[in-house]
Amino acid sequence: MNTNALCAIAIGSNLGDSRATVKAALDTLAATPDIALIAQSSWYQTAAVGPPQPDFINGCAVLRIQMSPQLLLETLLSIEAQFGRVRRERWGPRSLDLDLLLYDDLILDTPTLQIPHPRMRDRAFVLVPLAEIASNWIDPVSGKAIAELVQAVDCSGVVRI
Ligand SMILES: Nc1ncnc2c1ncn2[C@@H]1O[C@H](COP(=O)(O)OP(=O)(O)OP(=O)(O)O)[C@@H](O)[C@H]1O
Ligand SMILES: Nc1nc2c(c(=O)[nH]1)N=C(CO)CN2
Repeated sequence: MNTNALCAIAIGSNLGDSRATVKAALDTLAATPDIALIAQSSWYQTAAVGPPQPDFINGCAVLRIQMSPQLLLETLLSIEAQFGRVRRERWGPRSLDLDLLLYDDLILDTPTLQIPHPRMRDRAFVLVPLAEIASNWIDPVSGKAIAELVQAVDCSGVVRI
């Protein structure tokens, strides 16, 4: 197991005080043992993808971590729970969503964890902030850099705040 990995995560919220929540969640992550914050994107207001619901606040971060992908996922889920995440409908509103996007150049496909995140290539709300901080990172599934992937999506609903 690589115990010194670079990973990228996505942060989102559209319930409650979303701006405060995403910032506090990132502070919490950065203060976690075995996690170092390497880069963070700007925050964006983004039109919701999926069922009609309020706009999201989204951003991305690059972390250097000394933990397995599974342990990182557990850490992300526990921070979501800390910030009041209650799982209801799929793709519905949420106080905090933390997704693991990339972990070095690892490809992983298990029932509970898929890396790269399988829907990240379609999501302007992920690719726009990610391109700010990781434009040269190659998605190991498509073989394309984030800078190239972001050019293929409609970014009109993604506004920097
Ligand atoms: N790369 C990943 N990052 C985060 N969760 C993942 C990942 N791959 C698989 N999962 C699984 O997805 C489960 C459900 O995630 P979640 O409820 O956040 O989905 P969602 O946000 O509604 O939809 P989406 O996955 O499209 O963002 C998690 O409990 C986790 O086991
Ligand atoms: N704009 C936007 N839309 C979404 C988001 C999100 O973070 N931002 N997350 C979803 C489920 O993960 C579904 N739809």
